[in-house]
Amino acid sequence: MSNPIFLALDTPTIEGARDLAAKVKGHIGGVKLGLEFFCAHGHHGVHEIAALGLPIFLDLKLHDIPNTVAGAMQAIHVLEPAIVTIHASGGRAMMEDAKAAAGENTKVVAVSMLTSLDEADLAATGVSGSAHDQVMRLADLAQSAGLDGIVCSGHEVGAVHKQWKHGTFVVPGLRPAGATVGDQKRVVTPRQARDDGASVLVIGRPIAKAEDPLAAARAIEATL
Ligand SMILES: O=C(O)c1cc(=O)[nH]c(=O)n1[C@@H]1O[C@H](COP(=O)(O)O)[C@@H](O)[C@H]1O
Repeated sequence: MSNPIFLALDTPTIEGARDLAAKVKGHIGGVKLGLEFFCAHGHHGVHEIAALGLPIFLDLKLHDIPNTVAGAMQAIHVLEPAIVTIHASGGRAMMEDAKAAAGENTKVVAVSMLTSLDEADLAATGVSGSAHDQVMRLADLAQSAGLDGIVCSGHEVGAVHKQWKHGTFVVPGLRPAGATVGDQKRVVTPRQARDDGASVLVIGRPIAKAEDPLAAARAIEATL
């Protein structure tokens, strides 16, 4: 089985991203480049990191009108990322058009409810009900729009997996037991997420900010 860990390279420098990825390369299955890195370095930065030979997850969390999102997908087509994120709350038409514009080998996955939010945050945005119901509703919409999978927390992945058998289930908000939680609110351990059906484990600070990132990556891998 391939390694499900995608290391989040949340840094504004190419050197920082490359050094970290190179250090832990043998213990991860891919790297995730997000808004911080992409806003700083764009296509050039992606090419630099892709040279390490690891699959690239381009986490752009696109959310706009369908025409604009489809145009953005076309603009990143040439980078051939393994995975790209869009927001499920952008609606069905946006997701359909994003998927149609994506490359054949790119999985388009929908972010449901960010792992940094809890139910009080959800209520503050005008959405009543539980995190579970909100994730299930958006997973249903993403699946019917023809997407490849969904991003959700480890609290919901088991239920989503039951409803959507062959999707790609991306789970961030992961913390090894006892690790600093920071801004995340819906958190589980990497092992728990894996046991509940996650196919991609997104891990950033527990490796990147560890005193010894290589030892941290090894230790997390050993729990899976
Ligand atoms: O799409 C994501 O990857 C994502 C979705 C989500 O709901 N929560 C979330 O934390 N993420 C990303 O996952 C990573 C988590 O980083 P750490 O909390 O440092 O492990 C960050 O790069 C976030 O941008």
